[in-house]
Amino acid sequence: MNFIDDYSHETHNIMYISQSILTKEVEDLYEYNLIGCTCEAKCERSKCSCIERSGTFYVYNDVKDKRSYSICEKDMERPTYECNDSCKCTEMCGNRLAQFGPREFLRVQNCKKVDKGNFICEYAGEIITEAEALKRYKTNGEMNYIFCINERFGDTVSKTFIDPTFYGNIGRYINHSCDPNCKLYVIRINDTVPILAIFANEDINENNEITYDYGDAENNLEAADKDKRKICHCNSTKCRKFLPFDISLA
Ligand SMILES: C[S@@+](CC[C@H](N)C(=O)[O-])C[C@H]1O[C@@H](n2cnc3c(N)ncnc32)[C@H](O)[C@@H]1O
Repeated sequence: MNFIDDYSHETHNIMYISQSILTKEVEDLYEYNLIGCTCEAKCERSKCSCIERSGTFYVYNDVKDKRSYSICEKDMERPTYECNDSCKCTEMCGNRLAQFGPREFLRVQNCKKVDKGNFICEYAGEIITEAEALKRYKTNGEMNYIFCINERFGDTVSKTFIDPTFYGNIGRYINHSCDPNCKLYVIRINDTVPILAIFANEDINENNEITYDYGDAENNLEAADKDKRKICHCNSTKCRKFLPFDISLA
C-alpha cells in the first residue's frame, strides 16, 4: 500500500504538504534512517525489533481492510515506533498504521462513518524551533495552528512545535472539542521526527465532525493569561468554556 494523499487546500496562500517538513534550524535534532526489523512475515511482539524498541504496541485486526488498532500501552516513557522503509516485513505488517496517508475520502465536517481505532490523518506542518513558535503564535484572537507536542522520557521533557499555518495537510482543519471523538498519538517511523497521528477514539457516525482535544486544559487554564484565552464553541455538555492554552507559548 503506497502513501496516498489526494487532498489539497482551497485556501489561498497555504501550501499543501502530505507530511511534516523540517525547518533548517531543527534538522540536526533528529536521527535519520532508523534500523528496520528482519521479520520475514508478520511482525510479532518479542520477535520484532521495531515493536520491541517501541513504547506502545498496536493490537491490530483485519489489517488488510480496516487498519484498525488498539494500543496496549506497555511503556509510555518510550516513543512509539512503527516498522519503516528499512524493515524486511511487508506493508501488511500490523505495526504500520500511520504511514499510508490520510484516511480515504476523509471529510473533517460531515464525515463518513469511521470505526473506533481507525487512523484519520497526521497533523502535518513545518517543524519549527520554540523561539520561532513564540514569534508566530497569535495572541490577537486569530486562528492558531501551532501545536506543541510535549513528551516526557524519564527526566527529560521534549517539546516539538508543528506549525501548519503556511504549509499543512488536511489535519490543520480539525477543530477542538472538550468531548472529542479522536485522540492523538505521537509516532515515529523512518526517523526520530515525531509524527502527530490522529486516531478515532470511538465509532464516529456519518455526518459528524472529526474533533480532538487540543490539550490538557486543567493544567493550562489557571496559568493562562485570561485575555488570551479563546471561548470554546464545541457545544458539548462537557465543555470547559475555553480552548486549551499552551502557556509555554504565552
Ligand atoms: C487548527 S485550527 C482549526 C481549524 C480552523 N477552524 C480552520 O477553519 O482552519 C485552530 C483554530 O480554530 C479555532 N477553533 C478550533 N476549535 C475551536 C473551538 N472548539 N471553539 C472555538 N474555536 C475553535 C480557533 O481559532 C483555533 O485557534
